[in-house]
Amino acid sequence: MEGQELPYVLVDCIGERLGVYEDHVGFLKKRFHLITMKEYLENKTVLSKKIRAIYMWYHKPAINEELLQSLPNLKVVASSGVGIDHLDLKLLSSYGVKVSNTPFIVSTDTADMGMALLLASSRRLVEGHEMAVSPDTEYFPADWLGVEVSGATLGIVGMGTIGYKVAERAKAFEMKILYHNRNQRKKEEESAVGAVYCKKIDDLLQQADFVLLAVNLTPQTHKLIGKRELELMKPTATLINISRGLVVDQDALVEALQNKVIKAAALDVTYPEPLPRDHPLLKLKNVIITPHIGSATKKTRWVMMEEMAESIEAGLAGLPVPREVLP
Ligand SMILES: O=C(O)[C@H](O)CO
Repeated sequence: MEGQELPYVLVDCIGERLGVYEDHVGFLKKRFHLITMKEYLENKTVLSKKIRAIYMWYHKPAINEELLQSLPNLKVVASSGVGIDHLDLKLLSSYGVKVSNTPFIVSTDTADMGMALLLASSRRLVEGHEMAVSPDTEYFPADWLGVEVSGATLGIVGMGTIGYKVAERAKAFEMKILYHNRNQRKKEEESAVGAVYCKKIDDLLQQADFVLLAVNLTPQTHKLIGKRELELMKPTATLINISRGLVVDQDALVEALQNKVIKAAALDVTYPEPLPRDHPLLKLKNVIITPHIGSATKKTRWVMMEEMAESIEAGLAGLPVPREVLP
């Protein structure tokens, strides 16, 4: 690369800062000439022809047709994470742009997050912490009953890589496992975690003490869990979402939680993200919300960054793009 100009890559910015982690910047700058969205907009005439890739960290910068039209030499979009619901793959392909993601590395951490939310909700971790640090609450042990995890039934909706990893973890917690998926898993995979297939989602919803969503967001899963589905759940059940906010009809969820149709919800994803400060979900005691941090550990995020850089370099060199997502 000595003496050669580094490829121009567009990244998002937050104010004057690059929209990526500080400790990723050095690695990326050795390989790419990073152009922030702000710099690009200020100097479009010169930069539009130079930019050859977009480093899309957590869905940003957003890509629309106007942006694609303005970047005639764009060849690759490297998107972080597994979900690609924020990308129009057909549109990108019609502009000759290849897309990659980082699906494998995020699954373990995201499954851990699912279990973390399940445990936090069932054992009232957030409420307990608030009480413990509050100077003027009196402690009555009898107030702090939670829901037992061991022996409870977990219903996993979406038994892909992440869903299956949740099942492996839940098995260690001695949970009974039901799952609903487009396709039934192989018998040996089912028996390894003791999971029972529910062809109909309704059967799972009616039996589970914890319903955990791990599906991709697609037109088929958009608002998959609405008023009807929430009403099928047990009044003692908890909904856990580690997939996408839009898999749940959020207004119906608010109503169900307010009216105790279900017991609680623990959500790593909402729509929008973050929720407006006056959103009714933020006022409910029986809800835990985290800011879409399923894969947010230092090691995983570093590997995601390396994989994205690798995909950009391969795509720009005309080589097969690792982890390419086809339209
Ligand atoms: O899909 C993922 O990996 C994360 O949820 C972020 O997009």
